[in-house]
Amino acid sequence: MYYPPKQPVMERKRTMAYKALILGEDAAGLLQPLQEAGFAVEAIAGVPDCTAEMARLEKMGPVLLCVAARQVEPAIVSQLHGTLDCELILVGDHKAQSRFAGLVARGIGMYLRQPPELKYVSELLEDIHQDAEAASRKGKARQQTVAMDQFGPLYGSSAPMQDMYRFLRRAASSDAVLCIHGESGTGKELVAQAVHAYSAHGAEPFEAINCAAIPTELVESELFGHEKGSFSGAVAEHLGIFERVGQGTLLLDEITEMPHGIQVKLLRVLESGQFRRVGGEVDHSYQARVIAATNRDPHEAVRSGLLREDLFYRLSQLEVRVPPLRERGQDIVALSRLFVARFDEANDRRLTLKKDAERALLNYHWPGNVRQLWNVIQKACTTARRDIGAPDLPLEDDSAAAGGDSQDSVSIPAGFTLRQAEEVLIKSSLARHGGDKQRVADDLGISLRTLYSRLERYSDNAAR
Ligand SMILES: Nc1ncnc2c1ncn2[C@@H]1O[C@H](COP(=O)(O)OP(=O)(O)OP(=O)(O)O)[C@@H](O)[C@H]1O
Repeated sequence: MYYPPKQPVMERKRTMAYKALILGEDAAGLLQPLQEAGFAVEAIAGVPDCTAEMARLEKMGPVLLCVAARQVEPAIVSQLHGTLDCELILVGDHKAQSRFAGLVARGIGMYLRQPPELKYVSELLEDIHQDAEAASRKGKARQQTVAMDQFGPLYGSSAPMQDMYRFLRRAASSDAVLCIHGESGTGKELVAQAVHAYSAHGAEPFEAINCAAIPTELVESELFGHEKGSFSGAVAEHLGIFERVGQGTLLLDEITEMPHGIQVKLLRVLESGQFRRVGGEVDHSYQARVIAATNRDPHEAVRSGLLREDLFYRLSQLEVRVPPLRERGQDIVALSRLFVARFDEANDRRLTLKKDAERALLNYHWPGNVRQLWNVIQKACTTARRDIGAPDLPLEDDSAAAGGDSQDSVSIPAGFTLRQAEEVLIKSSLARHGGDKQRVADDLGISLRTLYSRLERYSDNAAR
């Protein structure tokens, strides 16, 4: 008996129906959930004569096989499973279960006790349906569905982003030193990459150095290199980033965290166009374009004595503030869709954001900016089974990040791994301290270096 699929109850639109085969009366209870999940169902009441039916069944192509365990022999199920391209669900009581326990223990099919819990069955069928759709799409390229302005690696169409693109285009054509500032995770490194890409240095290397992540005693050598034997541990000659990058672009990230002694040396290098390796006696000219970045307000950093005023003036011949995500309006939604599309492409899924999710994303204040948005979307994509709704989004309580009473508490959802919990902890601490990494490191009892290596891992994951 053939039953066409009923109108699916899910919001997801079906483009084609997948087939399901019910064998035996005890499994007839699955008919309705199967139809509602979009399967075209064929039900065979009696035990099929496999040898006679097999050729026809094989022609059905991929099929979900639902078997009444009490009415069908394990040998027949085994033969059907071995021959058909199928997913297997067995339904029955505990007596029948013992006959199939060995088969199921080997990972063949799934056993649902009778009567199966319909809510669970519907969800399971939906998952199976989605997997089948994904399998049928395999190899077909996912359409890029996100329409957004793009400048180099930067995406966004909001007015503040478009203003920034215009400025960056001009900055790219000049060789003046550019100082980029903005909150953590706003995309400062991408801004530097964009300027590099549009500049005359674009065909040369781009290298970034994080001044806060290098032990003080090594900063100078990392920047300018060292001669063999210039200090204990200098067992070989080492090229610094100024030399390695050649005619490319050099990003000095977290410039305000650079030790003062090195700030003096850097100023001299920028003014003279020449540097000297540690332990060296020869001056080398450099041709790289220099860009500096910080997630502090550089004017404030000068006032508080973190950044030398003379160096700041040299570094900020051009200055750009990267807008925080909360100032970018609809870009939040468009970026979210872009990130969902990237996740889909990497994982061969097809998720969409529901309207309530988009509203929640728009209303959130994004203390961790685009990096946080990526993490939120990535987690939601990983855990959502169908489309992503507001409850799927791991957004921290508004009051927590906005400075309410609950600021001191962080909620870690059940099921999070230790790594994910660590990430939540670090990010909430960053939000609490307005991106001040030293305070975060102090707060969490870890070194700045460890903090940076964690943040780097999160941003690597984001870029993947
Ligand atoms: N406009 C954008 N379009 C697409 N992706 C973006 C955009 N801005 C940032 N990202 C992504 O967000 C993440 C953080 O960006 P990035 O590392 O450039 O931020 P940052 O401001 O330099 O962070 P930090 O202050 O911690 O150094 C990266 O994965 C980056 O690819």
